[in-house]
Amino acid sequence: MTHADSRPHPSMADKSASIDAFCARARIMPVITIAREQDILPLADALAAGGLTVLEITLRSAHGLSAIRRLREERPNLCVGAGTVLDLAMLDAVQQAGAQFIVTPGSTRELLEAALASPVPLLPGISTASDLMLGYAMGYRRFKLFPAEVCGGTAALKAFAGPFGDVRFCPTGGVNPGNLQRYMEQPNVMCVGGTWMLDSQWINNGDWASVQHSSAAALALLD
Ligand SMILES: O=C(O)C(=O)C[C@H](O)[C@H](O)COP(=O)(O)O
Repeated sequence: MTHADSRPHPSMADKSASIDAFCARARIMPVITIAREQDILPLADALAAGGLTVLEITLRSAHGLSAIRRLREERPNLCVGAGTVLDLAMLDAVQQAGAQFIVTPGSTRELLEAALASPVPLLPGISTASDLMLGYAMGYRRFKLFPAEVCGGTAALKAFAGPFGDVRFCPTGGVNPGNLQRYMEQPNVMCVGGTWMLDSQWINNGDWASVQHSSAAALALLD
């Protein structure tokens, strides 16, 4: 699966619909950086047992690509996306690995254009109206707001709702159980991303029960 893929490419409307579907399923998207290969399956299983079944696996560690590949092969019921995709080589690599969606922390014309020609939906990161307008002009209507708390949080989301009424966001960066509900109450928020359920001590200790509990507790705040 590369951007030279010969299958018909979905339209931007189809890609937005597919992003809407995985965000609605997720509500909370764990942003996962795998430090040890042995953690991949038990960590994904703990998140899933806590109700989080849409995972963003970052390329911040050497295990990112193999984690995407492995989860696609061995956990077909999960929805597995790639994060921290910074350039075209990474975009290509995560598609080859089977990523079902792609998230970038920011927006470059090169990445936005390449993803237009790809069957895999891209959720580009933005932090300003100008970033957003770069993608908007190419047809993008779904964005990651990053780093959400730093670039204005819910006040920024309310402000963006005026000029960009048809845009929806996945705020990520500084989201936690204390502000989660406030974010999810915004009409232009589809889901949030975060790392608070991935405490490194729990993971290093193999304390999967705490990962599961933290995931389930966060989802319970939204019911
Ligand atoms: O590396 C990327 O591409 C990212 O997406 C960064 C993550 O979104 C943040 O690291 C989430 O950060 P916190 O939830 O504040 O811990």
